[in-house]
Amino acid sequence: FKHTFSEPLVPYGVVELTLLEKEKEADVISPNGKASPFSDCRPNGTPGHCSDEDVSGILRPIHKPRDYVEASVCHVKDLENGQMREVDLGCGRALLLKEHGEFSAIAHKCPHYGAPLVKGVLSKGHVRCPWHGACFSIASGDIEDFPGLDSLPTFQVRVEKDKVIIRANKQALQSQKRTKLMSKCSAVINSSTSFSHVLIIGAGPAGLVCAETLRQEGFTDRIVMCTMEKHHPYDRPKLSKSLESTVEQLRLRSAEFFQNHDIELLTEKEVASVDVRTKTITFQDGLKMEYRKLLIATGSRPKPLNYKGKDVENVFYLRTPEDANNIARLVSNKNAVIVGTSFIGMEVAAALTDKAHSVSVIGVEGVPFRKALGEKVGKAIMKMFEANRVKFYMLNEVSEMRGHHGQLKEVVLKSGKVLRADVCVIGAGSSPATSFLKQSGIHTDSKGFITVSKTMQTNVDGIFAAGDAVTFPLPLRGNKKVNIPHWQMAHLHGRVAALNMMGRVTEIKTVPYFWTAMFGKSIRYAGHGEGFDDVIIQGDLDELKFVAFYTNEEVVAVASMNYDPIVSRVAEVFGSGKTIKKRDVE
Ligand SMILES: Cc1cc2nc3c(=O)[nH]c(=O)nc-3n(C[C@H](O)[C@H](O)[C@H](O)COP(=O)(O)OP(=O)(O)OC[C@H]3O[C@@H](n4cnc5c(N)ncnc54)[C@H](O)[C@@H]3O)c2cc1C
Ligand code: FES
Repeated sequence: FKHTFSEPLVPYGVVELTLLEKEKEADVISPNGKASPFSDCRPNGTPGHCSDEDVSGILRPIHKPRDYVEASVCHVKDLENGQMREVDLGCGRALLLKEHGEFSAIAHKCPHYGAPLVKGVLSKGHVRCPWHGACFSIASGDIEDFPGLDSLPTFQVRVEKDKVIIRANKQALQSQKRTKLMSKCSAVINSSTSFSHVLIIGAGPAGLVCAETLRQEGFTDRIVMCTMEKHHPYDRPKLSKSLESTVEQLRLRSAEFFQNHDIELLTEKEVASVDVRTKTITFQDGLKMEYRKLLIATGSRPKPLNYKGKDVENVFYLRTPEDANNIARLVSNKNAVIVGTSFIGMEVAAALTDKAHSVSVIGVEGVPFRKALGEKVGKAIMKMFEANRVKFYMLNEVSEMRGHHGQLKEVVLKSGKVLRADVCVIGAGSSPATSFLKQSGIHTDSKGFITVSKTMQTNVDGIFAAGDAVTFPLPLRGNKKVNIPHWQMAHLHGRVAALNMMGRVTEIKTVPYFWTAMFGKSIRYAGHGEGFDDVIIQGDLDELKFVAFYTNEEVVAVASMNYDPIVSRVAEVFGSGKTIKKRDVE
C-alpha cells in the first residue's frame, strides 16, 4: 500500500476494514508467522549487519572487489587487550579493537553526533561513546544502548605474518553508519482503513524507536504513528542549544525513510481519548482509529507559570522548532529574561548571550541545578554564566509580565525588582502529557505519569507506554519507580516496548545517561542521583574540569565536565552490576 505522509488517513469516520476480522482479533503480534525477511537473524531476532540497501524485498547490492579497500594497519603487538586505535585505510578511517586476543574493526565515529569512539570505553564486547553513552556491539556494530538511531558498519580483520589487515567496504567507511535491515508492511490494507496493528501516540524518540524496532525485528503488519505537531520526528535537545536550527536540520529521519519502511505518520493529529474496551482512540477532530497494540509516548508539556499579564506577547515556553526560531529571531540585540534554572532554561540563556543585548535569569533556588548537581557544581556553573555576562536574580519569582502595545517590555519580580525585557523564555519544569487518559482506565500516578512494568506494559493488556510520560522500575536503584525524562531513556523505552509487543519478553536494563551543553562545554551525567546526600568532587571546579560523584552509602550517579570518558567509564561499572563504594572514590 502507498500513503502520502502529510495526508491524514481519511476518512476515519467511514470505517472500511479490509483486514479480516479474525486477524484483527488475534492478540499476539509476531512477524506474522511468515518467513523472516532476514536470513541471518540472531537469537534475539536482531538482524545481522548489512547496509540499508539490503532491506527486504530489495535486491542486495552486489559488491565488486573495487568497492573494497584493504590495508595493513599495524603489527599484532601494537595493541594490548582492551585497547582501541583509530587506523587509516587510505580512503577512510576505522576503529581497530582488541579483546581476548581477538581483533575487530568498526566505524570510528558515533552515529549520534559523531564522537570519536576511540575516546570512549571498550568493555565486555561493546564500545560506549564518550559523549552521551550510546553503546555498540563490537561483533555486529549494532546499537545496544542509546541515544541515536543507527548502528555501525563492521569491517573484516585478519592477521597475516603478524600484520593486522582490515578489509572494508569503501562506502561504509565513508558513511560511518549503518541503518539496520527493516521489513516492510505486507498486510492488505488501503489508506482508508482505520485500524492499525500497532498504533503509536507520539513521534518523539520513544515512538520512533518503537516503530523502527518493530520493522528491524521483522514485524510486517501495519504501524501508524501520530503526533499533534506538524513535523516529522526531530532532535528536540538541539532546540535549546541551537535555536536557529531549521526543521530540516533537526529532522531525525527523512520522509522517504518513513515511506520506504511503511511507517505511517499522521501529523497534526491530537489524540483526545482512549477507549480500552473497544481498543479505539479518538482524535480531537472526532475521527477514530482502532488498534491491536497501543504505545503511548506523549512525552511532557512545559509547566505553565502563574503570573499577571498572560496576554503579553513574546513570552515563550520552548517546545518546538517554531518556538526556538521565534526566540532567536526576536532576541537580536534585545533584552532577554529566562525564568527558571532548569537545564532547558540555562541552555537557552547560554545560547542567547551572543545574540541578545542582555540576558537575565530568574530562579527560585539560591543556585542553579542545586537539586540535580549539588551546591558546589551549581555555583561553578553559575560563575561560568556570570563570566559570560548573564545576570542572576535568584531566590526570586515572577509576578507580572508588562507589555507595551501588547509586546513584552518588563518582567516584574515578586521582590519588586523590574527587569527590562523584550523576550522571555520560561523553563520552569514540565509535567506528563497524559491528561487525555483521564477516565480511560490506564493507570497514572498522582502526578499524571503512566505507571509501567519493566516491560513497559501498562495495567491494561496490549497497551504500552514509554518515554517522559512514564514512571518505570529502575533495576539500578532496586526497581524503584522513577521518571527519567532523558533523550537516551526514551529511545530505550521505545525499543523495549516494541520487543514486548512482539512477544519477546524483554526487561529494561540500562544506566540512565544525560547531557547538557552550555558555552561549548558539556556536562555528562550517568546513574540516578535522586536523594544523594554527599558529593565528592575531583578535579578543579574553578577550571570547569571536574568529576562529581553523588553518593549515599555508595555512588549513585556521576557528572563531569571536561573529564571524558569518566562518565561512560562509571556507566560501564554501574551497567555490570557492580557498586562503587564511597570510600573507593575517596
Ligand atoms: C528544549 C529541550 C531540550 C532538551 N535537551 C535534552 C538534553 O540535552 N539531553 C537529554 O537527555 N534530554 C533533553 N531533553 C529531553 C528530551 O527531549 C526528552 O526526554 C525526550 O524528547 C522524550 O521523548 P518522548 O518520546 O518521551 O517524548 P517527546 O519527545 O516529548 O515527544 C512526544 C510526542 O508526543 C506527541 N503528543 C503529545 N500529546 C499528544 C496527543 N494527545 N496526541 C498526539 N500526539 C501527542 C508530541 O507531539 C510528540 O510528537 C530536552 C527537552 C527539551 C524540550
Ligand atoms: S555522540 Fe555518541 S552518544 Fe552522542
